This record gives sequence, structure tokens and C-alpha cells, in this order.
Amino acid sequence: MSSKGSPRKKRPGDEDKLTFKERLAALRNLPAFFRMVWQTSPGLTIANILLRIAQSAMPLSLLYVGKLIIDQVVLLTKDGEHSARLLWELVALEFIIALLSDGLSRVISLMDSLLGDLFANHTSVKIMVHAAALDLDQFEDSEFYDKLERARQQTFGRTVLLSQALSQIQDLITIGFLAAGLILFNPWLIGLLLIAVIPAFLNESRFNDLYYKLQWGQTSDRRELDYIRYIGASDETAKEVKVFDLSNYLIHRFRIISDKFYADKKRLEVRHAIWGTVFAVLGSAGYYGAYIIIILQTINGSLTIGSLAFLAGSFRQLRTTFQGILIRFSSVTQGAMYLQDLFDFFKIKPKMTSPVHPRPFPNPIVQGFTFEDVGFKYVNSEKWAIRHLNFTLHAGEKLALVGENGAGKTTLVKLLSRLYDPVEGRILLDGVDLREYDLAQLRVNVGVIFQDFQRYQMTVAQNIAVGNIDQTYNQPLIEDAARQSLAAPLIEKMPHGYEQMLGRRFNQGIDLSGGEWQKIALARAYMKDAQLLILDEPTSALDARAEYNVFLRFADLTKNKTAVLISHRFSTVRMADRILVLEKGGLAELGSHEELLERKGKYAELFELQASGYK
Ligand SMILES: Nc1ncnc2c1ncn2[C@@H]1O[C@H](COP(=O)(O)OP(=O)(O)OP(=O)(O)O)[C@@H](O)[C@H]1O
Repeated sequence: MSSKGSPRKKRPGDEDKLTFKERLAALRNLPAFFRMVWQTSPGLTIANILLRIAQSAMPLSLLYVGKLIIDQVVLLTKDGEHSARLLWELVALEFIIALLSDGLSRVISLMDSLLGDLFANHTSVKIMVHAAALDLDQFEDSEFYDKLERARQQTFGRTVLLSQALSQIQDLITIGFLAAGLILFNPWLIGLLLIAVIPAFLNESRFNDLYYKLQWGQTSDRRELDYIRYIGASDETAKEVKVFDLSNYLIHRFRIISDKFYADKKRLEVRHAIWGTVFAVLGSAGYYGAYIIIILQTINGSLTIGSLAFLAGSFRQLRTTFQGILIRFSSVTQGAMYLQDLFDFFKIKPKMTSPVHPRPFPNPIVQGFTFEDVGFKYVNSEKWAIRHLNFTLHAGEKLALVGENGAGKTTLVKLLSRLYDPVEGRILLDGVDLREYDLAQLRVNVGVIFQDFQRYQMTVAQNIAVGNIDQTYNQPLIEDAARQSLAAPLIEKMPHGYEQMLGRRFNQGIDLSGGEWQKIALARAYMKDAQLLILDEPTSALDARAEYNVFLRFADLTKNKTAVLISHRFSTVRMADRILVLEKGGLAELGSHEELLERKGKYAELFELQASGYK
């Protein structure tokens, strides 16, 4: 998942400036952005644009009516006989335009905020949908996490971009109106205007780039900061933080990073403020230059006093609008560059997909699963976790995996359930590569409970139903699963039974012991009628008798099914039909308990070791 070709890869850290061309290039993201906005709500988008077009005619109308009013007043002061009726009509008109303009801007900001909220929700959902489709190993890559993080930031940041981009369009139209008025009276004032605003614009662009670079370079530190904040104040970590007295260390680490953020930002803010002031002074000088020219023309008699007010007003308004546009231009382009992160994230494609024409999943499985010279290493590791692995898991067989820590047991299980694909060799199901079956059908047919299963802060019933989420409301099935995993007696004793909230995060939640959690998690395995059931040490926290009972029950319940179980307890392991001993990612031994004891190899050694502990 390298981001080769992405122009931003080189930026953080190095100081090469972002060229105007690069900034303009970022604008190419806007059409796609507006498509997303449009998909969020076509009605609100159209209404917003129409209202903004109406609003952009308001400043010129106000100024022009203002000019007419002043000219009428001057006329009345010179000639008392003149009727004042037109004057009052004009004043009434100006009042109506002012009210309309105010009303319009309120409705526009309401629409912006509604559209922004909808867009943020829509994008968050899109990100979740996309993240759910990605592969497990993509989540193990820190570069991926940075992308995900930046994409998440986009959802709220982009609502600002939305209203800015729309304001930009509105202001451009406003400028069109105002410039038309100005050109009619004095075309070369426009030139003076450009001189007054362009330096300020360049300055703002430069600082926007610097802010972007600063933020970009801080992404992974920011993740660390969030993580420290989380472990510093979370129900899940509070226990360890206290016994190891970690809080001072965490606070210290937090301070170091956040102080650095503050110092970097402050340096930039101060520079920005200084340069901003310098260019604002230049802009004002331009404005007053133009003002003097208009005043001189009025004294000459070539302009009326109304026109003086109109031109000065137009010029001032043009300058602010222009400056607004130019300053916003750089933040719009900056926003458009940030959008690239969002689109980059959407471009990450899962590698593990279903084939276009998948084979129907065998039901029942006839031969079983065959590992053919399977090798696998994790993306972030150089070491083979499994290599040259050959064996067959026969249909209907109960296979136990045994091996020391890090031998590759969990990795084997992940390959079997297609959370990963082999890097070398292949896994066959009934003689056909596992990759040729539909992934969703495979998930339905293979049930896995991992040693590090999730403890969801949800009700007991929901915690069990995650094993087959389509059956969330199938209470008899949930209760049946709980009986099979031997969790039922425990649940019946809880104050709210199956509706009991677990974990302490939410109201009235209770926490369970490790073994109690495991019994609940085990019930997930019985929620669906999977043909292959895998239990990866989910019973390690059960006492020896409870684990024995669980597996006795497991063997009974999986009579016609294929099952793989991992356990470090040999009293459990010996119940399996065959035992596969893994050593450093390779097959060391394979056979029944008796056969392996007879062979006096690794298994016998480990078995004796454990047995001697009980003597
Ligand atoms: N996500 C990962 N990224 C990189 N390396 C990993 C990852 N998961 C496991 N490994 C490495 O792969 C090897 C096999 O790990 P695996 O989890 O399969 O062992 P295991 O036999 O299940 O161990 P245990 O009995 O401790 O659960 C180990 O060397 C481990 O360090």
C-alpha cells in the first residue's frame, strides 16, 4: 500500500514550497467533492446555490440605491420645490433590500450548517463502509492508520470547505456585479484594486501551505497524543495505570508532545500575524489612493456626490470581497489538498476479494482442507510466521494445534479462515483453492473464536449475537447458544439476565471475570451453523474443570463438524482425533495422542512437562 506517486509524500519535513500550479492542481478534487455533497442532498445543494446567486446581487443593489438616495437629497437641498416622494420610495426600497439580504444570509448559513452535518454523517458512513471492506493486514500498517486518521479528520473539516467553496462562487458573482458598476464609471480603478489585494493573497497562500505542512508532519504524533489521552483516562487501562503508577509518565509524555505542537504553531501564528498586518496596510493604502482619485473627480464636477459614495462604497466592497476570495482561494485549495487524503483512503482497495464467479461452497465438506507448502509472513515482518506447511484437515475431524508461544498456531487459524492469504503455496478446500470460493459464504461456514476476542460494551444478548449478527433478535437461538457454551447459569444469575449491560462504560454495566467473559464469547461459536469451528484458546481463563467440561460439550456438539482447537492444556488436547505440533512455523508432528506419546518426540516432551507439574 505504498503511496508512490502521491505528490504529498515528499512534503512533511522538507521545506520545498508548494507552487501555485500545485495549488491549482488540488482544485481538481473539487468536482468529486461536490459530487459527494450532491449525493448527500441534491435538494439542499440546489437551494443553497440559488439563494447564494440571489444574495450576490444585494451589495450592488444596496450601493446603487444609496447613490440614488444621496443624489435625491442633494437635489432637494438645492431645489426646495422638488418632490420628496421619490426619495422616500428609494429609502423604502433600500430598507426592503437590506431586510432581504439579511434574511437570505441567515437562510444560507442555516442551509450550510444542515448540509454540512449531513455531509459529515454521509462521509463518516462511507469511511466505515470502506474500512470494513479492507484487509486485516492493511490495519496492521501504520501508514494506513495515518491515512484513516486524516480521512476521518476530513469529515468535519470538509463542512468548512463546503461553505467556503460555495461562498467563493457567491463572491465571484458579487464581484462580477460590482466590477460592472465600477468599470462603467472608472475602469482603471480596477487595476489599483489588484495592486492592493494581490500581495495579501500571496502571503495568505504561503501561510496556508505552512499550516498544512505542519499538520501533515504531526499526524503520527497526534495519534500518539490521542492514544496517551485514551490510556491516561479509560476504564480499560485504569487498573494498570494505577499499579504501575504510569500516570506521571503519561502526563510527561503528553506534555512533551503537546508543548512541541504549541511551540510550532505559535511560531507560525506570530509570523502570520506580522506579515498579515504589513499587507493589510498596503491594501488600505491602495484603497485610499483610489478614494483620493474619486474625490478629485467629484471636486472637478465630473462625478456627482451620489456617484462618489457609490464608487467609494463599491471600491471598498470590491476590495473586501476580492481579498476574501483570494484569501479563501488558498484555504479552499488547502482544503482541496486535504481532500486528497480522503480520496487516497477511498482508493485503497482490499486485496482479498471474492472472485467474480465464485464456486459454490461445498455443503457438506467432503474431503477437508489441505495445506500445500503454505508459507506466510506478516506485512510488517521479515520473518516467516509459517513456512513449508503440508497437512490435511479431514472433514469431520477434530484437530488440536499444539506448540510453544509464537509457533504459528494463530497464524494457521487466520489462514484457514481467510483473514490472510498465503504468501507461498495454497490452501485447498475439497481440492479447490480457498480463494475461489465466495468470501461471504466462507465466513458463514467458518466460525472462529479468538483468544483475544472482543469484550463488547453491550448487553449479554448482543455480545452473543455478534456470532451471527443477522440473528440479533432471535432470543431462543441466543439462549440456546448460551446453554451450549455453559454460559447460561451465569447469565441467569445476572440482575438483568440477557439484557444485562456488560462493561463499565455505560449505565448499570457490570464487569465479568476473564473466565466468565470467555463463556459468553464462546456462545458466539454456537450462533451459526458453521461447518468448520475454530476455538483459538478462548478457554485459557477457565479453570481446568470448566475447560474440560466446555471441550467435552464442544466435542459433543460438533460431532458431524470439522473443528480446530488450540489449547495449552493437554487434558483438553488429548480429546482431539489428531494433534498437530507446530514448531517455528513448521509441522513437527501429526498424529493421535497415543501415537505421539509413543513417538517420544516434541509432543511427548511437552506432555510430560505439563504432567510433571501436576504430580
Ligand atoms: N500481526 C502480526 N504482525 C507481525 N508478526 C506477527 C503478527 N502476529 C504474529 N506475528 C508473529 O508470527 C509468529 C507466529 O505467531 P502466532 O500468533 O501465530 O503464534 P502462536 O503459536 O499462536 O502463539 P501463542 O501461543 O503465543 O498464541 C510469531 O513470531 C509472532 O511474533
